Order: sequence, then C-alpha cells, then structure tokens
Amino acid sequence: MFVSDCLTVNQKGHLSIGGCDTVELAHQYGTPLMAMDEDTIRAHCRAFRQSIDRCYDGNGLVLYASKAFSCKAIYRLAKEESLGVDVVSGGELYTALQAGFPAERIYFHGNNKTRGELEMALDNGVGRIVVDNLTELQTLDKLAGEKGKKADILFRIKPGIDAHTHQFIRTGQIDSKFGLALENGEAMEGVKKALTYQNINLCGMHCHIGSQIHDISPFELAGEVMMGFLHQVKEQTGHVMQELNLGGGFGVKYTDEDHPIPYEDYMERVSTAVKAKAKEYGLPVPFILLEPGRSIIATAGITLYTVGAVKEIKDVRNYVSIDGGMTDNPRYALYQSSYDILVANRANEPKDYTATIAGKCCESGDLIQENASIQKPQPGDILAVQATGAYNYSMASNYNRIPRPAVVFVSGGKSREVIRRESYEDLCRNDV
Ligand SMILES: Cc1ncc(COP(=O)(O)O)c(C=O)c1O
Ligand SMILES: N[C@@H](CCCC[NH3+])C(=O)O
Repeated sequence: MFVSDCLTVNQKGHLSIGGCDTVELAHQYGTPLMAMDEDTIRAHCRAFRQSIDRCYDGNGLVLYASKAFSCKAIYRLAKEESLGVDVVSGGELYTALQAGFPAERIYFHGNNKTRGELEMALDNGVGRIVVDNLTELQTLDKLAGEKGKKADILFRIKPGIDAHTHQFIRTGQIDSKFGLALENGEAMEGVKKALTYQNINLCGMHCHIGSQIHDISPFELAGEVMMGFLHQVKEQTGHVMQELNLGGGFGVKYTDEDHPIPYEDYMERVSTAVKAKAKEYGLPVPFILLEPGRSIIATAGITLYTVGAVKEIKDVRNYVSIDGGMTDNPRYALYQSSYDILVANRANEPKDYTATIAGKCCESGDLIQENASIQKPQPGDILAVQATGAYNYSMASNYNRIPRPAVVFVSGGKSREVIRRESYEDLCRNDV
C-alpha cells in the first residue's frame, strides 16, 4: 500500500519517489534521509487554492502552516504557488523572510509570543498577528504605539468544539491552552478591549480545532459557531468583522485505517454553512483563510533509514534497529502514531515479517512502529517509512547528540538537497 501516487516500485524492485530510486538516493545522500516529492506538494497547494477560490468566489487565501515543515525551500515553493504562510515563532518568521516570502502574506501565531517576536513582526510588516490572549493584546498595543504603527490582528478563538483526534493535538475545546473561549465571555471581552485600543486594528477572527481530523462535521460546526460570534460582535459593538480564519487540521492517510476527506468536499460543506449563516445574520461573507499544514506535506515525504541490528527475541518480538528514530520522527513516542513501512530495496516482495522498528536513542520508547508488517530485512537494507513529510523534520531534535538528517526534494526523476545533513561540528557550534 502506498499513501501517495508519487511512490512506485521500479524495474529493479526498488521503491521510487518522484521518479528517483530510493536506494540510489540513500547511497547518494546517506541515511537517515527525508525525500519529498515536490510535484505532490505543489498539487496539494493547487487543490486547496482552486477549491477556496471556487467556493468563496476568489475571496480567500490558503496559508501553508509551516510548523509542519519549515525551511527556505518550502517558503519559496509556497510563494511560487501563491499561498500565504502561517508562522508560529520568531524562527519560522525569520526563515520565511530570509527566503524572500512576502511579509504581507505571513500570519503570525503563537500562544506566548515574546516581546521580541512581536517587535519583529511589527518591524517587518507581517500581514496579521493572530493574538492569543489579553496580555498579548496589551503588549502589542503598547509596542505598536511606540513604533507609531497600527497592528492588524485576528483573535484566536476557542469555539468550544471537541474534535475527535489524539488529545495532544486537540485545540478547540475550552480547556485548550490556545486562544480565548467563547463560553465564558473571554472572547467578547477581548473584542471590546481591542476596539478601544488606539494601535490595534481588529480585522477578524481565527479558530483551529485540532489536527489529523477525519470528519467534516466539526469543521462545519466551527464555521457556524464562528459566524455566530461575528454576529454577536456586530450586535454588541456594531463592528463588522471582515476576515475569518478557519485553521487547518485536515486528516491524511498514514495507513489503510485512515480515510481522509477530499478537500473539495470539506470546502463545499463548510463554505455552504458559512454562507448560509452570513445570510441568516445579514453579514457579508468574510474573507476566508485556511491553514493546512499536514495535508499539504505529509504524504509527499518519506524517510529512508539503513537497517542495522536485527534482534529476534524468540516468542516475544523482533526488533529491527535503524540509524535514526525519535530524533527525526518523535511521533510514535508522542502520539503512538502509525505508519506504513517497507524495505525499499525489496519493495516488490511480500511483507511477511513482523517487527518493531527501533531507533538508536538511549530510550526504550524510541520506536517508529511496533509490530510493523515488512519484508524480512537484512542489515544494510534500506527501510522506508511513508508519509513522514509533516511534523517529522520540524519536530526533530539532537537528543543523544544525533545530527538531524538531510532533506531532498525530488521531481521528475531528479533530486536536490534542500536541507544539508548536520555535521558533528554543527552540533558543537554553540558550545562554549
Ligand atoms: C493555528 C494552527 N493552524 C494550522 C495548523 C495546521 O494544522 P494541520 O497541520 O493539522 O493542518 C495548526 C496545527 O495544528 C495550528 O495550530
Ligand atoms: N505535531 C503534531 C501536530 C500538531 C499540530 C500543531 N498544532 C503531529 O505530529 O501530529
């Protein structure tokens, strides 16, 4: 089973991505290696852009949520595809700006932006700052005043929707750390304050209910609840909000268990609900923003590892150890995530072996998958883990002083490095 059309088996029986033989990629660049199919990423960008244009009559913008995978090359690609971007830290903002991404299409998120980050956003003229809380609002008003600027903001709202996904990636419910709640009046208090602040221009509202969601209903409900809030704001303050950012969170196919929603269906249902509410409340249909991260990039990427020790513990389990692990992919350790895994140099052989894929860290929980079905591996084989484009490299660490892998983009049988492998010197660079 392949999660993406960019994956095939070539005449040598090797897994191929974007027309490149993965075994050759592993030899050329070394392992662990992340390979991402550029054409798939672009196709996802276009699918989102076209459907937002169609469903909202050109009155919307797709922001790539760059927390999923951030580097200069992806910001350049997002720029070429006429997307905006969502950044969530000074580091992501810096990288986007360094890549020449237009500041006015950058939306700056975060539940605890520092003063320095807010200054950076104001100095560079980002499109919108998505304000998370009242402390931030006050700081931003003061900072903008000192700079003689007006900050264009959206408020992050918790719409009170509990999306059915892993508890660590749910964000729309009242006990979430992100945003202002509707239920207890916090959100309305924020709006009223923002409207009195001299240096704040309140442009609209934002919500994001969670990630890896496989059901349209919570998105539809979020659209309706947010339109209801825009209506209340108008009733209570007379202010008509022009923008509504409905976040990201669209689920992707990691394994056969996942049944993602086609973007078109999502867009159709949610836009119908938003437009109906606009009509009911006598409001204009706001400018719509979406923030897909995972759905743009996850299935475009694979990670290649070299198999080391194979440890068969009779009647207990088989361990297949690889030259990476939780340092390049912490998602099993964090969310018990599932992947489809195969031996890339014997991709056409049956998967008749069961193994726990273990990383090389000093950590028993450093696994990529328990009881994975794979081809029987030998030391030196190349193991491929599918759908690792999102929240893998971006969550990578140097635990145990393991260098981060290289990342290559592939397209039409050609590859190019977009992030170099870290060296041991890189690891010591800031040591004093
Ligand atoms: C504010 C915000 N927008 C967008 C995203 C992107 O989510 P996803 O990658 O699930 O599309 C996230 C992450 O969950 C987020 O926190
Ligand atoms: N890091 C998470 C998603 C978090 C989304 C960001 N708010 C994952 O790997 O699934």
